[in-house]
Amino acid sequence: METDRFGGTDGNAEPHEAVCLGESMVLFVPSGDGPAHEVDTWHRTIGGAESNVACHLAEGGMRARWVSALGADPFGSVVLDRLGRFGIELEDVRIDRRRSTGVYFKAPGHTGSRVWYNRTDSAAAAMGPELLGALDLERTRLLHLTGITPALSSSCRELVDAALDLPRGDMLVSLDVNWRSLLWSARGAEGVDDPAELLRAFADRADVVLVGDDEAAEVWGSRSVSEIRELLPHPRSLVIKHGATGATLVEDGTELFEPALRVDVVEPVGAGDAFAAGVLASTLAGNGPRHRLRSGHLKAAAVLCTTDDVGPPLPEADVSRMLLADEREWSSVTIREGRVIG
Ligand SMILES: Nc1ncnc2c1ncn2[C@@H]1O[C@H](COP(=O)(O)OP(=O)(O)O)[C@@H](O)[C@H]1O
Ligand SMILES: O=C(O)C(=O)C[C@H](O)[C@H](O)COP(=O)(O)O
Repeated sequence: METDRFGGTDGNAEPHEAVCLGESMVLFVPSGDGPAHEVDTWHRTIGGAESNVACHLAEGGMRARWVSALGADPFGSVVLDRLGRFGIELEDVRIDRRRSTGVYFKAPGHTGSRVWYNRTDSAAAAMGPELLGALDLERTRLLHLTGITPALSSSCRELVDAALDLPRGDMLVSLDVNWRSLLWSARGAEGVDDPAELLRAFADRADVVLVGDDEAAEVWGSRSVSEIRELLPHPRSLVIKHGATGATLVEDGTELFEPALRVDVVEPVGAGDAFAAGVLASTLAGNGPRHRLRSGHLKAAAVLCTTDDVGPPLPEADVSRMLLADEREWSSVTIREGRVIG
């Protein structure tokens, strides 16, 4: 197994503890076809970028903790129940009796989905730096944040700022840029003059940054790897996603591009979180750049086959085979209905 300067351990060591911090919501997906306003039956599941990452990490055998806030309402119970079934540690979730659990809806599309939120003034929007008080940093190897949290409220911006100031020790802080224009134009972001610069400055303080070249172009007007590197000079690792094409890992002044898998896409939302979880788990396990990117692509491919934000992973034997596959085999298979074909 390749090892790297993150000082990871081999697969037999104690699982690492990851802390994922951010809002999770109840998610409704139409059960039938047709425009969302005409659908009477909805499938209820949950979603939220950071808890999606926690689900994937826990499913892969890591100890994962989710830190957030929920309303004292049935939807809060749904979120707790679902995350609990993944084995995620939930002791640091605050139950807020004055506020509600956020809700989001998505109307699936193969190339893109429409999403709507009902989360203004949610329990999670009231989170602040006080949530960090309970964290046991000694046990934490990874703190995962996203650019969604600072869009929720001024107290959430303080929370992310404080999280990026925590003493790191051996802990890595990762940040997925996750630009959400809907949120940055909503009430929670009032008072922020330049969301793009705020997000850039937050990202630049993380150790590992994940960003799509499409979102970098939208937020910062920079799409190429070299432009993004210039914008974010400080993180140890930059993971730049090129959608269906592949992803580039920039680290130690070197770049590695790894193509994505060919996938029969059902619905794309959640693929970015799955990709992040694959990359981060592989990073903590001490693997080299190709393994990390492939782990991300494999996790993302499985989620692309479902309408849920988190779906079942690809069969373990297929994942092990594809991690070691040569370039020809890697580019010849298709991922369809959660299986590796070819
Ligand atoms: N059409 C696709 N075909 C194959 N893989 C894809 C496709 N779209 C996305 N992916 C995979 O999902 C990952 C995340 O994609 P991205 O578009 O950045 O997601 P998000 O916008 O949800 O953050 C990519 O790095 C890649 O591994
Ligand atoms: O938008 C939000 O605030 C959410 O957290 C809902 C979703 O669960 C994630 O957005 C999915 O993120 P991707 O994996 O990047 O598609």
